[in-house]
Amino acid sequence: MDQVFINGLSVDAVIGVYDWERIAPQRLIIDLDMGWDMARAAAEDDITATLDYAAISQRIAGFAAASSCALVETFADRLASAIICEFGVPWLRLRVTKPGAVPEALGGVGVLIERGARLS
Ligand SMILES: Nc1nc2c(c(=O)[nH]1)N=C([C@H](O)[C@@H](O)CO)CN2
Repeated sequence: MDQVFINGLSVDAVIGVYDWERIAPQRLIIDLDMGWDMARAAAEDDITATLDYAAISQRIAGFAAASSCALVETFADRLASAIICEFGVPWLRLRVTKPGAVPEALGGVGVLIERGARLS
């Protein structure tokens, strides 16, 4: 299956289970792989026949700015649902990294989810 991806998208969101985390937004890093049959877009050289990674990146930033989840699990699940519904994505893999949460974890901590069905 072809994929359109967004890697290392930095967004800000109010997120966290502790009181001090409810005060100010924190940085999240989004990695997103989206299944898509890009045959028609490639043949017709047509942006409207594919997933516009710029438009989806904007939507993710807007989603983050408006969100206030406690858990990264909740953030990831709701964001995945929004992308699937609004952009018609059949399958996606979404990693949400919270870079500052565990300072000793130099690569960050977070969640990785898959939603939808992979096309063959
Ligand atoms: N599986 C999770 N574990 C933790 C989360 C989370 O969202 N999912 N959140 C926290 C705190 O908010 C943490 O990020 C503060 O440093 C702890 N564990």
